[in-house]
Amino acid sequence: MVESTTPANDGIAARAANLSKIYGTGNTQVRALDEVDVEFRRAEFTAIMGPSGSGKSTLMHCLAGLDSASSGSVDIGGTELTALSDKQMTQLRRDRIGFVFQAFNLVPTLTALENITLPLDIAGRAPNEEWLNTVVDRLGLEDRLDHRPSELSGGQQQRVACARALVGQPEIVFGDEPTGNLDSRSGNEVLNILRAAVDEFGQTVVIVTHDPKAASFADRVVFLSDGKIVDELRNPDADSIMDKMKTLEKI
Ligand SMILES: Nc1ncnc2c1ncn2[C@@H]1O[C@H](COP(=O)(O)OP(=O)(O)OP(=O)(O)O)[C@@H](O)[C@H]1O
Repeated sequence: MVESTTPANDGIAARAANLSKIYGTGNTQVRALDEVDVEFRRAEFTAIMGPSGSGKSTLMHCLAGLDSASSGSVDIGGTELTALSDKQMTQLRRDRIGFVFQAFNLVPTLTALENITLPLDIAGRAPNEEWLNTVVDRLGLEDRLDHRPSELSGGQQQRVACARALVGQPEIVFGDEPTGNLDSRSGNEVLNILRAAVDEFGQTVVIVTHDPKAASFADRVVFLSDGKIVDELRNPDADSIMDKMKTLEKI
Protein backbone atom coordinates (compact mmCIF):
# COMPACT_ATOMS: atom_id res chain seq x y z
CA MET A 1 0.00 0.00 0.00
CA VAL A 2 1.26 3.52 -0.84
CA GLU A 3 1.14 5.49 2.41
CA SER A 4 0.47 9.19 2.79
CA THR A 5 3.58 11.32 3.10
CA THR A 6 1.93 14.29 4.85
CA PRO A 7 -0.63 14.33 7.66
CA ALA A 8 -3.90 13.09 6.20
CA ASN A 9 -5.98 15.08 8.66
CA ASP A 10 -5.94 18.41 6.85
CA GLY A 11 -9.49 17.75 5.67
CA ILE A 12 -8.48 17.60 2.01
CA ALA A 13 -8.99 14.34 0.13
CA ALA A 14 -7.54 15.50 -3.19
CA ARG A 15 -5.80 18.60 -4.44
CA ALA A 16 -4.53 19.87 -7.79
CA ALA A 17 -1.99 22.70 -7.70
CA ASN A 18 -0.97 24.69 -10.76
CA LEU A 19 -2.03 21.68 -12.83
CA SER A 20 -1.60 21.94 -16.59
CA LYS A 21 -2.14 19.29 -19.24
CA ILE A 22 -1.05 19.84 -22.80
CA TYR A 23 -1.91 17.35 -25.53
CA GLY A 24 0.07 17.23 -28.78
CA THR A 25 2.80 19.54 -30.04
CA GLY A 26 3.20 22.53 -32.37
CA ASN A 27 0.11 23.58 -34.32
CA THR A 28 -2.00 20.74 -32.97
CA GLN A 29 -1.20 21.54 -29.33
CA VAL A 30 -4.22 21.71 -26.99
CA ARG A 31 -3.98 23.13 -23.47
CA ALA A 32 -6.69 20.98 -21.86
CA LEU A 33 -5.90 22.20 -18.33
CA ASP A 34 -4.40 25.63 -17.68
CA GLU A 35 -2.82 26.06 -14.22
CA VAL A 36 -5.75 24.63 -12.28
CA ASP A 37 -5.82 24.99 -8.49
CA VAL A 38 -8.61 23.07 -6.77
CA GLU A 39 -9.20 21.18 -3.54
CA PHE A 40 -11.76 18.54 -2.65
CA ARG A 41 -12.67 18.31 1.04
CA ARG A 42 -13.22 15.01 2.78
CA ALA A 43 -16.81 13.82 3.16
CA GLU A 44 -17.99 16.24 0.48
CA PHE A 45 -19.76 15.53 -2.81
CA THR A 46 -18.44 17.69 -5.66
CA ALA A 47 -19.63 17.84 -9.26
CA ILE A 48 -17.36 19.11 -12.05
CA MET A 49 -19.24 20.82 -14.89
CA GLY A 50 -18.37 22.88 -17.93
CA PRO A 51 -18.96 23.12 -21.68
CA SER A 52 -17.85 20.29 -23.95
CA GLY A 53 -14.07 20.30 -24.32
CA SER A 54 -13.52 22.46 -21.21
CA GLY A 55 -11.25 19.84 -19.59
CA LYS A 56 -13.56 18.00 -17.17
CA SER A 57 -12.50 14.45 -18.07
CA THR A 58 -8.85 15.49 -18.27
CA LEU A 59 -9.03 16.99 -14.77
CA MET A 60 -10.69 13.88 -13.34
CA HIS A 61 -8.24 11.55 -15.08
CA CYS A 62 -5.25 13.51 -13.75
CA LEU A 63 -6.73 13.59 -10.23
CA ALA A 64 -7.38 9.85 -10.33
CA GLY A 65 -3.92 8.96 -11.62
CA LEU A 66 -5.32 7.69 -14.93
CA ASP A 67 -3.46 10.38 -16.89
CA SER A 68 -0.27 12.29 -16.09
CA ALA A 69 0.07 16.05 -15.71
CA SER A 70 2.28 18.13 -18.04
CA SER A 71 3.15 20.37 -15.07
CA GLY A 72 1.92 21.10 -11.58
CA SER A 73 0.95 18.57 -8.97
CA VAL A 74 -1.83 16.29 -7.81
CA ASP A 75 -2.10 15.02 -4.27
CA ILE A 76 -4.41 12.30 -3.00
CA GLY A 77 -4.67 12.26 0.80
CA GLY A 78 -1.16 13.63 1.21
CA THR A 79 0.49 11.51 -1.48
CA GLU A 80 1.99 13.44 -4.40
CA LEU A 81 1.12 11.46 -7.53
CA THR A 82 3.88 12.80 -9.77
CA ALA A 83 6.46 11.26 -7.42
CA LEU A 84 5.08 7.74 -7.82
CA SER A 85 6.40 4.94 -10.01
CA ASP A 86 3.93 3.15 -12.31
CA LYS A 87 3.70 0.31 -9.82
CA GLN A 88 3.03 2.63 -6.89
CA MET A 89 0.41 4.48 -8.97
CA THR A 90 -1.37 1.21 -9.76
CA GLN A 91 -1.37 0.32 -6.07
CA LEU A 92 -2.69 3.74 -5.09
CA ARG A 93 -5.53 3.52 -7.62
CA ARG A 94 -6.36 0.02 -6.40
CA ASP A 95 -6.14 0.67 -2.67
CA ARG A 96 -7.21 4.26 -2.19
CA ILE A 97 -9.48 5.28 -5.08
CA GLY A 98 -12.89 4.01 -6.19
CA PHE A 99 -14.21 4.48 -9.74
CA VAL A 100 -17.68 4.56 -11.25
CA PHE A 101 -17.65 4.90 -15.05
CA GLN A 102 -20.43 5.78 -17.48
CA ALA A 103 -20.14 2.34 -19.11
CA PHE A 104 -20.32 0.45 -15.76
CA ASN A 105 -17.14 -1.55 -16.68
CA LEU A 106 -18.22 -4.77 -14.96
CA VAL A 107 -16.56 -8.08 -15.82
CA PRO A 108 -19.21 -10.02 -17.81
CA THR A 109 -18.14 -13.50 -16.70
CA LEU A 110 -18.27 -12.69 -12.98
CA THR A 111 -21.36 -12.52 -10.76
CA ALA A 112 -22.43 -9.24 -9.16
CA LEU A 113 -20.83 -10.26 -5.87
CA GLU A 114 -17.58 -11.30 -7.58
CA ASN A 115 -17.51 -7.96 -9.41
CA ILE A 116 -18.07 -6.08 -6.15
CA THR A 117 -15.19 -7.80 -4.36
CA LEU A 118 -12.85 -7.97 -7.39
CA PRO A 119 -10.63 -4.97 -6.46
CA LEU A 120 -10.24 -6.34 -2.93
CA ASP A 121 -9.50 -9.83 -4.29
CA ILE A 122 -6.81 -8.42 -6.58
CA ALA A 123 -5.33 -6.50 -3.64
CA GLY A 124 -5.39 -9.68 -1.52
CA ARG A 125 -7.64 -7.98 1.03
CA ALA A 126 -10.59 -9.76 2.60
CA PRO A 127 -13.78 -7.72 2.48
CA ASN A 128 -15.08 -6.44 5.80
CA GLU A 129 -18.21 -8.63 5.84
CA GLU A 130 -20.26 -6.23 7.91
CA TRP A 131 -19.45 -3.31 5.61
CA LEU A 132 -20.02 -5.46 2.51
CA ASN A 133 -23.47 -6.40 3.83
CA THR A 134 -24.25 -2.78 4.64
CA VAL A 135 -23.30 -1.64 1.13
CA VAL A 136 -25.18 -4.50 -0.59
CA ASP A 137 -28.22 -3.91 1.58
CA ARG A 138 -28.16 -0.12 1.11
CA LEU A 139 -27.92 -0.58 -2.67
CA GLY A 140 -30.77 -3.11 -2.72
CA LEU A 141 -28.62 -5.80 -4.34
CA GLU A 142 -29.19 -8.71 -1.90
CA ASP A 143 -31.18 -10.83 -4.36
CA ARG A 144 -29.01 -9.98 -7.35
CA LEU A 145 -25.63 -11.08 -6.06
CA ASP A 146 -25.51 -14.35 -8.04
CA HIS A 147 -26.52 -12.68 -11.33
CA ARG A 148 -24.08 -11.84 -14.08
CA PRO A 149 -24.09 -8.28 -15.53
CA SER A 150 -26.06 -9.38 -18.65
CA GLU A 151 -28.86 -10.51 -16.31
CA LEU A 152 -29.08 -7.08 -14.67
CA SER A 153 -30.70 -3.80 -15.79
CA GLY A 154 -28.47 -0.80 -16.50
CA GLY A 155 -29.45 0.74 -13.16
CA GLN A 156 -28.65 -2.48 -11.31
CA GLN A 157 -25.29 -2.75 -13.11
CA GLN A 158 -24.41 0.78 -12.07
CA ARG A 159 -25.44 0.00 -8.48
CA VAL A 160 -23.03 -2.97 -8.60
CA ALA A 161 -20.33 -0.59 -9.88
CA CYS A 162 -21.11 1.78 -6.97
CA ALA A 163 -20.88 -1.12 -4.51
CA ARG A 164 -17.53 -2.10 -6.05
CA ALA A 165 -16.29 1.48 -5.64
CA LEU A 166 -17.52 1.80 -2.04
CA VAL A 167 -16.73 -1.61 -0.57
CA GLY A 168 -13.01 -0.96 -0.12
CA GLN A 169 -13.78 2.30 1.74
CA PRO A 170 -11.46 4.27 -0.55
CA GLU A 171 -10.31 7.77 0.33
CA ILE A 172 -12.14 9.15 -2.69
CA VAL A 173 -14.63 7.90 -5.28
CA PHE A 174 -14.47 9.39 -8.79
CA GLY A 175 -17.44 9.13 -11.15
CA ASP A 176 -17.07 9.92 -14.85
CA GLU A 177 -20.65 10.66 -16.03
CA PRO A 178 -21.93 7.89 -13.71
CA THR A 179 -25.55 8.51 -14.74
CA GLY A 180 -24.82 9.18 -18.43
CA ASN A 181 -26.21 5.82 -19.61
CA LEU A 182 -29.17 5.61 -17.23
CA ASP A 183 -32.81 6.69 -17.38
CA SER A 184 -33.71 9.40 -14.87
CA ARG A 185 -35.10 6.97 -12.28
CA SER A 186 -32.01 4.75 -12.26
CA GLY A 187 -29.81 7.84 -12.43
CA ASN A 188 -31.51 9.23 -9.33
CA GLU A 189 -30.98 5.93 -7.51
CA VAL A 190 -27.26 6.06 -8.22
CA LEU A 191 -27.02 9.72 -7.17
CA ASN A 192 -28.96 9.01 -3.96
CA ILE A 193 -26.51 6.20 -3.19
CA LEU A 194 -23.50 8.47 -3.73
CA ARG A 195 -25.19 11.17 -1.63
CA ALA A 196 -25.89 8.67 1.17
CA ALA A 197 -22.30 7.41 1.04
CA VAL A 198 -21.17 10.99 1.74
CA ASP A 199 -23.81 11.79 4.40
CA GLU A 200 -23.92 8.47 6.24
CA PHE A 201 -20.41 7.10 5.78
CA GLY A 202 -18.26 10.19 5.28
CA GLN A 203 -17.19 9.09 1.79
CA THR A 204 -15.63 11.74 -0.48
CA VAL A 205 -17.16 11.77 -3.97
CA VAL A 206 -16.23 13.74 -7.12
CA ILE A 207 -18.20 13.31 -10.35
CA VAL A 208 -18.08 14.79 -13.83
CA THR A 209 -21.53 15.39 -15.27
CA HIS A 210 -23.32 17.30 -18.03
CA ASP A 211 -26.62 17.12 -16.19
CA PRO A 212 -27.58 20.06 -13.90
CA LYS A 213 -30.08 17.80 -12.10
CA ALA A 214 -27.32 15.28 -11.32
CA ALA A 215 -24.96 18.07 -10.22
CA SER A 216 -27.64 19.40 -7.85
CA PHE A 217 -27.08 16.31 -5.64
CA ALA A 218 -23.60 17.65 -4.88
CA ASP A 219 -22.53 19.96 -2.04
CA ARG A 220 -20.47 21.97 -4.47
CA VAL A 221 -20.27 22.42 -8.23
CA VAL A 222 -16.97 23.48 -9.78
CA PHE A 223 -17.18 25.02 -13.27
CA LEU A 224 -14.47 24.65 -15.88
CA SER A 225 -14.12 26.69 -19.06
CA ASP A 226 -11.17 26.46 -21.46
CA GLY A 227 -9.13 24.45 -19.01
CA LYS A 228 -9.57 26.88 -16.11
CA ILE A 229 -11.78 26.80 -13.03
CA VAL A 230 -13.97 29.84 -13.53
CA ASP A 231 -16.64 29.56 -10.83
CA GLU A 232 -18.23 27.41 -8.17
CA LEU A 233 -21.59 27.06 -6.43
CA ARG A 234 -22.26 25.69 -2.93
CA ASN A 235 -25.48 23.84 -2.08
CA PRO A 236 -26.64 24.38 -5.65
CA ASP A 237 -30.06 23.78 -7.16
CA ALA A 238 -30.56 22.64 -10.75
CA ASP A 239 -31.84 26.06 -11.92
CA SER A 240 -28.84 28.01 -10.64
CA ILE A 241 -26.50 25.41 -12.18
CA MET A 242 -28.31 25.68 -15.51
CA ASP A 243 -28.07 29.50 -15.43
CA LYS A 244 -24.34 29.32 -14.76
CA MET A 245 -23.85 26.81 -17.61
CA LYS A 246 -25.77 29.07 -20.02
CA THR A 247 -23.43 31.97 -19.29
CA LEU A 248 -20.37 29.74 -19.76
CA GLU A 249 -21.64 28.29 -23.03
CA LYS A 250 -22.12 31.83 -24.41
CA ILE A 251 -18.48 32.81 -23.76
N1 LIG B 1 -5.85 12.36 -25.95
C1 LIG B 1 -6.05 13.60 -26.40
N2 LIG B 1 -5.31 14.09 -27.39
C2 LIG B 1 -5.47 15.35 -27.84
N3 LIG B 1 -6.38 16.21 -27.35
C3 LIG B 1 -7.16 15.77 -26.36
C4 LIG B 1 -7.05 14.45 -25.82
N4 LIG B 1 -7.96 14.30 -24.84
C5 LIG B 1 -8.64 15.47 -24.76
N5 LIG B 1 -8.15 16.36 -25.67
C6 LIG B 1 -8.59 17.75 -25.85
O1 LIG B 1 -8.49 18.40 -24.59
C7 LIG B 1 -9.60 19.28 -24.39
C8 LIG B 1 -10.33 18.88 -23.11
O2 LIG B 1 -10.91 17.57 -23.30
P1 LIG B 1 -11.79 16.86 -22.18
O3 LIG B 1 -12.19 15.53 -22.72
O4 LIG B 1 -11.08 16.91 -20.88
O5 LIG B 1 -13.06 17.83 -22.09
P2 LIG B 1 -14.48 17.58 -21.42
O6 LIG B 1 -14.84 18.85 -20.74
O7 LIG B 1 -14.45 16.35 -20.59
O8 LIG B 1 -15.37 17.37 -22.71
P3 LIG B 1 -16.77 16.60 -22.93
O9 LIG B 1 -17.76 17.30 -22.05
O10 LIG B 1 -17.06 16.82 -24.38
O11 LIG B 1 -16.55 15.16 -22.57
C9 LIG B 1 -10.45 19.18 -25.65
O12 LIG B 1 -10.11 20.24 -26.50
C10 LIG B 1 -10.05 17.86 -26.25
O13 LIG B 1 -10.21 17.85 -27.64
